[in-house]
Amino acid sequence: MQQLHNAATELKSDNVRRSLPLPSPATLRERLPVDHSLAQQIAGHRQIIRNILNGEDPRLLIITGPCSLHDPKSALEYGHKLAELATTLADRAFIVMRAYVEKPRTTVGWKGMLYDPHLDGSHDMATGLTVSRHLLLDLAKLGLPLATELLHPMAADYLGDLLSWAAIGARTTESQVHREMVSGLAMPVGFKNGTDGSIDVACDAMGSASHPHSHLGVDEDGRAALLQTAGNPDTHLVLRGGHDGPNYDAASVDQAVSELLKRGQNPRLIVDCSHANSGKDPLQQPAVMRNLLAQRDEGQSHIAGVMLESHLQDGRQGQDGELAYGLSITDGCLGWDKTCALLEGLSGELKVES
Ligand SMILES: O=C[C@H](O)[C@H](O)COP(=O)(O)O
Ligand SMILES: C=C(OP(=O)(O)O)C(=O)O
Repeated sequence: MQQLHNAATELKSDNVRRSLPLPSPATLRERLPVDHSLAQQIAGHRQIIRNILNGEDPRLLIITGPCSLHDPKSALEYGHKLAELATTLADRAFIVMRAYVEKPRTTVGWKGMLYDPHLDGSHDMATGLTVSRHLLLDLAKLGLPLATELLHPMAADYLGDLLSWAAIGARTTESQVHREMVSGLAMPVGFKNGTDGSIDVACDAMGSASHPHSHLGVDEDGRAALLQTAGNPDTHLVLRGGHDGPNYDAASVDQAVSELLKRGQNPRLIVDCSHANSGKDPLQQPAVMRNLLAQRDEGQSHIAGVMLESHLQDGRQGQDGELAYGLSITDGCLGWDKTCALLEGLSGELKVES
């Protein structure tokens, strides 16, 4: 018996060096609650996004904001500006703020505010969870609908009630675990095409996530649980380009729409103006967005929304160690002045028939 116990202990001492307790999702939600009126606001925003994606609301969905949030002060400054712009454009566009606190990495790198809020590799996730939820709550209280990439399935347990839209990123769209998670989420979710540019994995993901699943997970109190989901009826495709180049052009959009129709899936999609669609040059995003609006103008009614990576300043942090205010720490962004000029400048093209 003792021998068996020793063997089990030896096997258990794998590569995990340390295990630290974290607050449960229920504890964090109780500490930083969504009150009734905010919950109603978020439910209303989710419904507007659904209506846009179903073609019942003709406005363009615009998801814009920093590649990643790393500093609550600059994120809130951006949020205040965006909330004002959103009101000005409300009759022609529905603006959602990118509020990304988790970052998928191609190999390794900073994984976002939730994982490493002090930006020093200390990975103080208890603080990361609190700071992230606090910031999302403050942004939502500005009246903004919020969007994020849900990278770790448990992040949805801590933050999901604050979100009006979520993405599954190019690196995780093929993952069964993410498809299962989406099938249990109550907000519209976009699956990005794979990093290789293939849309098949995203279409498969939409099909999978629309079905009920039974899977391993944790409950509100953080206990291991068998979760049974209902299936998410509000999934859609997000085109973000791939290794071979962009896929926002008219031919690629037509091809994606045909594939979705062939599969009997929602043909209305979102196009990311950044990532491989901008060749990772943030200043190319306005040209991509203009091209998409021209396609809409020429009758391509399936482009329901666009995504922009935008922060207070153009570009991204340099390597000298000094953090500049309002500048992205991950991918380069379009600065606020250019973002505002772009969206205000396009307001004519955004006009919807009443
Ligand atoms: O959106 C951000 C990045 O494109 C994504 O997190 C991958 O980043 P990396 O290739 O620098 O790791
Ligand atoms: C990582 C992102 O996108 P993608 O999954 O398209 O690379 C992102 O939008 O931050």
